[in-house]
Amino acid sequence: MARIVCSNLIPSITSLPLKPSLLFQWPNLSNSSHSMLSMNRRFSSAKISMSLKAGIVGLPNVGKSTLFNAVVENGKAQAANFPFCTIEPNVGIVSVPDPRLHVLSELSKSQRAVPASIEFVDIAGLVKGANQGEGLGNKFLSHIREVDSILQVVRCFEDNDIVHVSGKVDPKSDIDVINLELVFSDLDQVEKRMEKLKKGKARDSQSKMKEEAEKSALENIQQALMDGKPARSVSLTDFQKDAVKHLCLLTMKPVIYVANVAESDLAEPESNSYVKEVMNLASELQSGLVTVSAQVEAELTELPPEERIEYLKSLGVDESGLGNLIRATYGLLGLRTYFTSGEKETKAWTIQGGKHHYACRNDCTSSGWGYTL
Ligand SMILES: Nc1ncnc2c1ncn2[C@@H]1O[C@H](COP(=O)(O)OP(=O)(O)OP(=O)(O)O)[C@@H](O)[C@H]1O
Ligand SMILES: [Mg+2]
Repeated sequence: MARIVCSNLIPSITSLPLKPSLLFQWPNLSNSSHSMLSMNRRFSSAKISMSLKAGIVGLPNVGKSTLFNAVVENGKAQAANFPFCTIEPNVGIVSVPDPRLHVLSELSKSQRAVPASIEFVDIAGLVKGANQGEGLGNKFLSHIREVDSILQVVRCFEDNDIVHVSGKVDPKSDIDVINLELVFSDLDQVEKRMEKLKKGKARDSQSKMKEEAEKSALENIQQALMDGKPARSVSLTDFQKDAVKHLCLLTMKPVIYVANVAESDLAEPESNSYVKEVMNLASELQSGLVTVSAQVEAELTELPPEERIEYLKSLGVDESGLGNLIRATYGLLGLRTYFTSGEKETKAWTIQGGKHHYACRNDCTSSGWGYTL
């Protein structure tokens, strides 16, 4: 018998044991096509999204590829001490750590446990003027357009041997450069779209309504961008959001700032003034912050598991920062996890959707119980 469990991953990581009051009977899917049909209808509003992407973005040579290699399974991006080392994006799969998967797997005596996964994309470094073609230019802004959320890596470590493209470590200036490039690129796109909309091609009343919603949203977004603010700072109705969605605006994407620190700052990152600066900016910009040392994480992947704990202890920390980074990214993407659990396997499914969505795939065709954690 398989079980289907739904949960919201981020707020409660270990909420087992299960709450019997929330148990409900799951319909028998294996023998009834009618059951399957009604299940599909019931679940149609939930988008099963196995390929949501988080883009690793930042100035050149700040540690993006080093982080990518540490975080993805078998990451082999070239990481080296020179700007523009990365040109083509590197894409890799990341498993989301979740202790509940293993608890469920043990309860069901499953043969295997399959975690949820997300995709990370390591994107070429951006420099001032990228929107005008500087550095690697516009093509690389378009790679950011394709991701669903942004991890902005900010250099917070001093090291005279590692080149900084602006000549000195300055997180505020680095963040401003990246954010302004994204703003300029969006502004360009919004203005082009507004020109097109002036022609008013909509024929029927529904398309006209959508066009009007898009126009009014774009006017507000344009104003915010001209003030140097991101598009996500504009308050829009759901209808307006939907109307501008096709533009994939860069500054509409949610952001987490990743403060990349020296190994000596891992134990107490808040005592590092660079990290404090990023922390303040992140909260001003209503974005998340995660502190990691990409260099340490890369070194950890080279060590046998038993030596990793010793190494972390020697740096004054208990665990690698990657778990936090992955969970924060998962939360940023607005993802939820549903579990199916049986003797064959316990599996964490990823879905994106609003409240109270339930997901099902053709392969969870066993009758059983479902419960919410
Ligand atoms: N926390 C850190 N402490 C010290 N050195 C680091 C740290 N993180 C990364 N580095 C070093 O910085 C250099 C640049 O790293 P990496 O190639 O990952 O940067 P990048 O952002 O991907 O650059 P590019 O934009 O050119 O592709 C490497 O030599 C790497 O070892
Ligand atoms: Mg790189």
